[in-house]
Amino acid sequence: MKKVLISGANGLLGQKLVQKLKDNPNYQVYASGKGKSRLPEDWEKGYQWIELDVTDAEQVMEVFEKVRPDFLIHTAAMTNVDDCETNKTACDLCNIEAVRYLIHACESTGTHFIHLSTDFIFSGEDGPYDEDGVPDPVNYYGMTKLKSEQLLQASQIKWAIARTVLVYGLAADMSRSNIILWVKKSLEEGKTIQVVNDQWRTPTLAEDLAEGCILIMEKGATGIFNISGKDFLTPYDMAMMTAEYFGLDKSLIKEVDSSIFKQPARRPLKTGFIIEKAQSQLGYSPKSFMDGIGILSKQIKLADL
Ligand SMILES: NC(=O)C1=CN([C@@H]2O[C@H](COP(=O)(O)OP(=O)(O)OC[C@H]3O[C@@H](n4cnc5c(N)ncnc54)[C@H](OP(=O)(O)O)[C@@H]3O)[C@@H](O)[C@H]2O)C=CC1
Ligand SMILES: Cc1cn([C@H]2C[C@H](O)[C@@H](COP(=O)(O)OP(=O)(O)O[C@H]3O[C@@H](C)C(=O)[C@@H](O)[C@H]3O)O2)c(=O)[nH]c1=O
Repeated sequence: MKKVLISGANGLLGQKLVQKLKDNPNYQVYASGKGKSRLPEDWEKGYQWIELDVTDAEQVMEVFEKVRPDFLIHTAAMTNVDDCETNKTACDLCNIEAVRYLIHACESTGTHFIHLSTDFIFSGEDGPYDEDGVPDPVNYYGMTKLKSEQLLQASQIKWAIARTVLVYGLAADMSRSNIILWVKKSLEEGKTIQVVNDQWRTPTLAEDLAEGCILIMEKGATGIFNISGKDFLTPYDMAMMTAEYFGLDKSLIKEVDSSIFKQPARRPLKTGFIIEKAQSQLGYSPKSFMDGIGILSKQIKLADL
């Protein structure tokens, strides 16, 4: 049995990883997060919970010495892009320094580090991007994720980077929402929403992303992999498709361009990923966006939301 340590296991991706791995006889799962577990109680037999604040260098080392994981899947991060812009010190600590501590720990335990990164390392001027695109972030969050990638690339440990895009899904007690949940809730409440038509993304179902990370782990793969959805869409397209699927009022969706938003952090316009490398080397096979909405819809019904 291989030991896998998951950081940020209360987050959307973290929860999907625990869900997929908890009954896999090949892996012993150590789910970690800041504070207590918010994972569903009936999963408890399939993993061990460990409190781990990745910004605490000492705690990182203690946990690695205790667990001695074969793999780390590092999902924890400061993921609110506007908060990163306005609180750069906290963002540096969580998105860069923590990666430094984890690399150091992986060096001492021989752990394969699987890191999560983002389309926001790119300028958005020339997407969609393959793994060889030249990074040039337009906001602080993207800059910190790029620096974290560079730390890994300069290290001597075994590493892989899974880059992803606009993740959507449903998990317990979520700390951030996502486009489908936001559109569905707003339209159900009869609220008008302004949705941009000049950003392009390849939105990613959280289960697909988890599967991509697991494929990297199973194959012991190293290097950079684009792990995103396959449909190249604007948020306006995504909102309209969501309304269509759930039979909601599309007239509440107002098509706008990004210039009307006054957000602290600039967003790159055209990102999105070419995923051929992951498809051919890992056997990665993501769902279409429409199928992703269908999967989410079933989960929403089951959760009685
Ligand atoms: N969501 C997206 O659209 C995208 C995400 N990514 C990347 O994918 C990864 C996973 O994202 P996702 O699951 O969606 O994000 P979430 O925000 O859902 O999860 C991130 C988790 O990290 C935890 N965390 C934050 N700080 C610490 C800390 N100091 N120690 C331990 N845990 C901490 C959070 O804890 P708490 O729940 O308590 O706040 C949260 O559970 C991230 O690295 C992100 O940068 C990349 C592209 C797109
Ligand atoms: C809130 C809002 C968003 N949008 C659009 C813009 C944007 O592309 C999309 C999602 O907006 P958000 O502000 O929630 O998400 P945002 O912070 O842009 O999402 C990012 O998160 C980080 C963690 C990543 O790594 C990226 O891949 C990326 O997807 O929805 C609107 O059109 N209108 C709105 O009122």
